[in-house]
Amino acid sequence: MQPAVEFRNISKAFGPVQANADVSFTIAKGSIHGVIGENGAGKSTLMSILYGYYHADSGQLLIDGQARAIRSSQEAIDLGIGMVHQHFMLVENMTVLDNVMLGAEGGFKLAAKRAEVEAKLREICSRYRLDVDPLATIHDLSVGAQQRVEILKQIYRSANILILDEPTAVLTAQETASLFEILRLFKEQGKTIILITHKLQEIMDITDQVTVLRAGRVSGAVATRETSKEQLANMMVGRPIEGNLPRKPFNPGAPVLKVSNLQLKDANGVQLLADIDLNVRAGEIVAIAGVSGNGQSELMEILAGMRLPTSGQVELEGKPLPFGRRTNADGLPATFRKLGIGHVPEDRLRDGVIKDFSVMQNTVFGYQDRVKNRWGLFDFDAIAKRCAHLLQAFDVRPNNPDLRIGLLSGGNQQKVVIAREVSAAPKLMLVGQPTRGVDIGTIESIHTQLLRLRDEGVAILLVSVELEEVRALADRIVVMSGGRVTGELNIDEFDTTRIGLLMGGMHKS
Ligand SMILES: Nc1ncnc2c1ncn2[C@@H]1O[C@H](COP(=O)(O)OP(=O)(O)OP(=O)(O)O)[C@@H](O)[C@H]1O
Repeated sequence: MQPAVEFRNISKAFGPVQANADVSFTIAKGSIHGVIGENGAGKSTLMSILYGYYHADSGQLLIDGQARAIRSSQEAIDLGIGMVHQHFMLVENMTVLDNVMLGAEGGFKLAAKRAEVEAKLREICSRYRLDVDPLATIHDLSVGAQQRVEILKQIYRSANILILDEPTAVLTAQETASLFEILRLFKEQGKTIILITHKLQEIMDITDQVTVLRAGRVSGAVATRETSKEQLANMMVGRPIEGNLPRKPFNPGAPVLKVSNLQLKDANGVQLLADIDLNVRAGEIVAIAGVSGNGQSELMEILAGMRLPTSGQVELEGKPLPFGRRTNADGLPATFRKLGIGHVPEDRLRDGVIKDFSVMQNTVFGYQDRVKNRWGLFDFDAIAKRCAHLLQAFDVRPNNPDLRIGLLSGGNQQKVVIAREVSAAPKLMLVGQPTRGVDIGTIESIHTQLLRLRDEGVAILLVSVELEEVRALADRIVVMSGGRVTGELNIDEFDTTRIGLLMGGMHKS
């Protein structure tokens, strides 16, 4: 085996947190190597060391057999290392071509040079079957296409080692399949891929070798063909993961949410939501299934008070929601929370947390009024006590209330958001993609929390693009396509083919 990357005894600490501890493993040239581990296990830190963002405190890094000190991303790029981040690094109002040139050339060049780069991009696109138009503007592209632009950028810069950090978290099933096609072609050309993912099926489908990290250390290394999802899960969390969670019989109560004839148009008059009718009863989980971008996000934003509908009625326990009436200085999201609507937003970084605030402050965000004493001042003792309880109960790691939340790993930020919203005892809980970027052990605990809420009589509206998640949680499934409800079925009628057809826009008969 010819090694592309060797980590030798790499350690890295952030204050008291040992993010990587004595990590040693080798990645073979021309292979697809999976790196898995729980949230906070140290995957991103290790990749950031490889990509020159962070320096290891100790240990050695070898690229193509040679010891290298990678001091910056530029040095990593010069060594042929490319990285596709979870959050794309693209300038939205520029074209694909300009984005590629901006990064690679340090500025724009003459028209002749542009034509040359464009031709080269077209050549790369056809070689790797990347469906991208170099002259398209980034903000007109789907998420999947934007990711292909990131990959194109890396290939253009002659990356031989490509790091992908949870690339499929934002992709549809079809987009994932086409990404994997590209990665296989990449491998066939002798290039090396490092894939970080929480989806064990993907590891089984596409990798050759897997390294498991646990609490910063290597806890397992196996050839993919010699392992199973169950064994990998066990290596990750140190215990077997149950397949199906137990659920109590379905016993719905009174209607809590009633949406009638809801319409939403954007500033240009484009219809984003049309004729939405929807009910959720107490003690019921209604899941909205659909390919992302079919109106689910807009619907949740309206129900959470973050966006005004164009027309239609929404009632909470028989009373119309006060759209457009700001009743206090907190703005609508806090107002709606006061009415008993909990919200776990789809994009936790944008809408769920304030990155520069502490973990403790973030456990209060949206519920400020509940933590004031009788003189109207913040009761800091109560806040600290409540936060300590939540971090413990939801297993947030590290358990440090004073840390800026932006420094927690993605999955641990999500646990804080869920802890805050679940503990607020809502009547209606809106949950968008609750387990995106979350490890399997944590998925199990988030699902358990949501089922417990349901059993306590909370009405839950879930949006998820993961059909497995829908199947695990829903009592009733509503399918959306093109801003409309295309069908509805009870969980005992669950049928992947039928849901797939409805997701593709086949209307109910
Ligand atoms: N800049 C930083 N300052 C302080 N702590 C950090 C910093 N970056 C990471 N950490 C901590 O280091 C640990 C490892 O984090 P890392 O992001 O590498 O985990 P991960 O395995 O990628 O997790 P996830 O799957 O949730 O993305 C975590 O406890 C995290 O909070």
